[in-house]
Amino acid sequence: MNRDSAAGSAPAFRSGFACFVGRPNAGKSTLTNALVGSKIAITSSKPQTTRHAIRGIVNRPDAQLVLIDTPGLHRPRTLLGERLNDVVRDTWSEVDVVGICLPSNERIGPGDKYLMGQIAQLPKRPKLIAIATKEDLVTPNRMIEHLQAIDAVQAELGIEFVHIVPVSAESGTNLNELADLIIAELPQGPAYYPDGEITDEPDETLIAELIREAALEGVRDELPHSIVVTVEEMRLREGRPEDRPLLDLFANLIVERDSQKGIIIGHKGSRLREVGSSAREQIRKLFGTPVHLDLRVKVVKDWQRDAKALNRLGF
Ligand SMILES: Nc1nc2c(ncn2[C@@H]2O[C@H](COP(=O)(O)OP(=O)(O)OP(=O)(O)O)[C@@H](O)[C@H]2O)c(=O)[nH]1
Repeated sequence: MNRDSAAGSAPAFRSGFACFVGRPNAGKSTLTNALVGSKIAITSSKPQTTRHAIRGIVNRPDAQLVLIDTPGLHRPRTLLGERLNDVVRDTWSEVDVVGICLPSNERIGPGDKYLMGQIAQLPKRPKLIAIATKEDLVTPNRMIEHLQAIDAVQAELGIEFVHIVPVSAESGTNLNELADLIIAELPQGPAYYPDGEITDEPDETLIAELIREAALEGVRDELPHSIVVTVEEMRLREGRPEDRPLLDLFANLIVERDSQKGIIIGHKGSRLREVGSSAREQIRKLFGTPVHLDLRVKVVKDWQRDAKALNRLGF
């Protein structure tokens, strides 16, 4: 449409930032991925998988929505825990919209209320949208009950939702509608990132997250929180034909104790091989290039409690 001849009627371009918050496992990362349409943030059935503020970008002809994926806020037990909570609060104060994820298959509990209470105390409060996640897991009756409980929580905690939306990242229910509602709350302004870009995370971070995700498959207890991955080097193999490139990757999988190293490596290295081949496949999908992955397991004693180690590992 010609903006000059139709003064006032052309839709203004909107752009801005949103993040999803919620207790661990509420479905934040899966929702971010589903909205962006590509695997950016890693997901897993283990709580507290996400450690970085990863951005995914939703591009529309009339809008750009930048999604920030934050770790789940929880009561800190380690120095890492405290730093993660700082990341979360910093993010809240920077975004235009916060989507509060409340899984439909679980009742609103003290953890959810703690989190919403924290949001209620922010000096500059973003627009809030309540998202009833995992809609596919519940009956319509249970959903109604859940939506009523969400509605009631507003008065109880002194917060106000501009919308309450049931969504399933799994089946796709209401995903576009949710994006529309978030975008409608964004200020007018030009795009922050070039069209076509879906994340501004460095490749190394995405790769490290994919390897960590592969390593998390099937591990239990405290081990998930003890794993961190660093990508030491990444380069295209020289001397390959142009139509058959190969990406050489050198990465470290870091754990906190020798006993954990044994678990990760497995009997005669069998687990580590599985982790490597599953990570290679995911990285190949993301970059479209076959990968040679050199993965070493290292022990950095109690890195979650060690300020120097945390700094070195980029937290
Ligand atoms: N059935 C169903 N499962 C879902 C849906 N969304 C997420 N899940 C599952 O719920 C689990 C947690 O999802 P995540 O997206 O990792 O949750 P998160 O809130 O980012 O978790 P943290 O990173 O620990 O804070 C995973 O096993 C997902 O597959 C959904 O819409 N439907």
